[in-house]
Amino acid sequence: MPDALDATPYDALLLLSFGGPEGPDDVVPFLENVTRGRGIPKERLKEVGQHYFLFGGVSPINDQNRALLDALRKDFADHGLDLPIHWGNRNWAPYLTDTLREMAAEGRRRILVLATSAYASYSGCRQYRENLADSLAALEAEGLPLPKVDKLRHYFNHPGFLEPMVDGVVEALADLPEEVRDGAHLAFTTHSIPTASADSSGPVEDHGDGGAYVRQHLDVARLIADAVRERTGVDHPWQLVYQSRSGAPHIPWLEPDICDHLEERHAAGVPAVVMAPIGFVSDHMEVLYDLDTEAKARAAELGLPVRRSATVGADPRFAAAIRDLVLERARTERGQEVTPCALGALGASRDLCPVGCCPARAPRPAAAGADSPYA
Ligand SMILES: CC1=C(CCC(=O)O)c2cc3nc(cc4[nH]c(cc5[nH]c(cc1n2)c(C)c5CCC(=O)O)c(CCC(=O)O)c4C)C(CCC(=O)O)=C3C
Ligand SMILES: [Fe+2]
Repeated sequence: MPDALDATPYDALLLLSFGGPEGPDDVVPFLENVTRGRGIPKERLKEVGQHYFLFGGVSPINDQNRALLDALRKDFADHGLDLPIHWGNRNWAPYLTDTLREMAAEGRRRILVLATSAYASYSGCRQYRENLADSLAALEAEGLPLPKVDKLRHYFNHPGFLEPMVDGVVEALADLPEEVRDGAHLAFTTHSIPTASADSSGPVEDHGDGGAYVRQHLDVARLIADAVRERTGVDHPWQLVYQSRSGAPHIPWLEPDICDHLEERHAAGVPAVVMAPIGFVSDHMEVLYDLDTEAKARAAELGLPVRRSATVGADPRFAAAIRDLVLERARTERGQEVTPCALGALGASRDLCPVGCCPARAPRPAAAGADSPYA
């Protein structure tokens, strides 16, 4: 295939992430950036600030992104894919607007965005697209030529995202004491979001049954559990549970919480639990604090052996999956045939979020979707 490594029409890839503080002085301004206009109770903010201070005010997410950039650049170079990769964040330096400004100044005209969020939801997809629109508006106000920005489809069911997590769960099980290993349950965890946001996640035809957010996670959980059974020969019961709830207590969010789940499993006589954070692409603060610190402390109080399985991070299989997705999208944009790679029952997500996908509470412009004002 002579054109196999042709990224035309794209001239750059943009790694778009959440961002996180890099020291104690960054924590409060970072939290202000994240929660501006989001109605998070003050108490919750103080509490979350403490999670960061416990780790020296440093979020693991930035080093994770640097490692992912290295892995992507190595993979692209090893495979002869000549596509520069830039990095910008929504909530901390390097800020998205600054990165896009640099890219525009360097003459990038067609930018493909890789978001470090694998699933549909307002927080995990549209909010990234809103921030892209905000940054494009800022460039427009500066009189700069606007690049065309597209976003890669959701990769939750790509084998390059799933396989490292299967390895992680198998390794976590192997690390449990032998006498409790075969009886261990799997707790797949993801970020809790308001149930109203979950219900309206994804394209309109995907609404119902918890919307795309829950269904995509359930598909990933089932795929991993099936693969783990094949690898270990043991059928480990599993459940999708939630973590990192914020927001006001009277607003319903997805449940059960991982800590309540551990208590409930323990009371039911389950001898051990592996917590698999499938909702996070790499080790974020939610993984280090909510699972490795808080949930593990709860399990220790209970006397319940638990392990936390690895996130995908900079696994070379994930980097290869991104190359595959970039080439797939480039072919589609050139009008060529593609066979999208996706495991599970849901099939490949769309390239373009349709109008009304993952609606916001208060509608705002969002780029890189069918309702983008920057087509
Ligand atoms: C679905 C989802 C993902 C996964 C998809 C994705 O990865 O994008 C995610 C990721 C992340 N969330 C992060 C941090 C925070 N999220 C907050 C608040 C919120 N998150 C929400 C949802 C999600 N969040 C929601 C519905 C809120 C309530 C406020 C609102 O409606 O907007 C708050 C405010 C304090 C609090 O309330 O907890 C913080 C500090 C970090 C950085 C971590 C690090 O530093 O390593 C990352 C990767
Ligand atoms: Fe969050």
